[in-house]
Amino acid sequence: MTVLERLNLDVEEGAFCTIVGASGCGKSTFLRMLLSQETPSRGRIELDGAPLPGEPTSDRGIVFQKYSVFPHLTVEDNLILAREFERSRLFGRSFGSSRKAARAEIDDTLEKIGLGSARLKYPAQLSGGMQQRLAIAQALLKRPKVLLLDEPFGALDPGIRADMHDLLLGLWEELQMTVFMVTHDIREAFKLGTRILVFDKIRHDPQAPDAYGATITYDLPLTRKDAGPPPELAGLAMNADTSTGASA
Ligand SMILES: Nc1ncnc2c1ncn2[C@@H]1O[C@H](COP(=O)(O)OP(=O)(O)OP(=O)(O)O)[C@@H](O)[C@H]1O
Repeated sequence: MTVLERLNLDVEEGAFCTIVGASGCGKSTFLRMLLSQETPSRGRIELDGAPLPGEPTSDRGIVFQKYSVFPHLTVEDNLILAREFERSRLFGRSFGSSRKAARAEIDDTLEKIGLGSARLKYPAQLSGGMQQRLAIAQALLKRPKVLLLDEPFGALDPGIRADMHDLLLGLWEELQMTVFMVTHDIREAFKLGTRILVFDKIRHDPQAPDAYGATITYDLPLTRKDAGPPPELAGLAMNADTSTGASA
């Protein structure tokens, strides 16, 4: 089965790419390829001019719509564990190596993410927005150059979403990450992105529905923050909204 085909793009460091497209057209697969959880059957992906490592590494962090944190650990302990796990993966054994350094880094991350007052709470005591903050904090502890977000705010109320947008844009500016974010919300895509990638399947063979994959049909720079889609993409906005309904 071909999920994606003929992708050819060059993303500048520090870009905020938003990704939209119909349900099932391969957006999550694209993120998984950027994370090295999936390997393209043809072609190559490079990061800073070198082939992408064959497995997920700390230069890339990911946040999903629903993130499974350890329910029996507090916010703080979830972060300590995530950090220790990351360090031990990178440097071999380092558990307990520098409690002080760990504490300072976690304090800093909790502060950045606005979870300082919830550090001793358990995930079940957190709102959806706070749980996603925790998920983002865990991804940030890797100090990723590339942050991958798969519908991270899809389950949140609109008011909370707006707060999360401010938080994310602040982190993106401060940490100078390159971001790829899948969303079903076209307004969110235009508000947050510096570039929008639209995935669509344009080649169809009725005899062999799986023969062709989706590709990037629009790849547009975005300059007007908070502006809606331009008139030529009004139809696209409708399609994207439709797909939201279909997948809900
Ligand atoms: N592990 C898997 N094994 C087999 N097929 C898969 C697997 N994961 C995804 N697919 C298929 O690959 C295609 C693309 O899936 P993907 O999840 O990337 O789409 P998507 O655009 O992210 O969808 P959505 O917007 O609904 O999340 C789908 O047809 C899906 O059925």
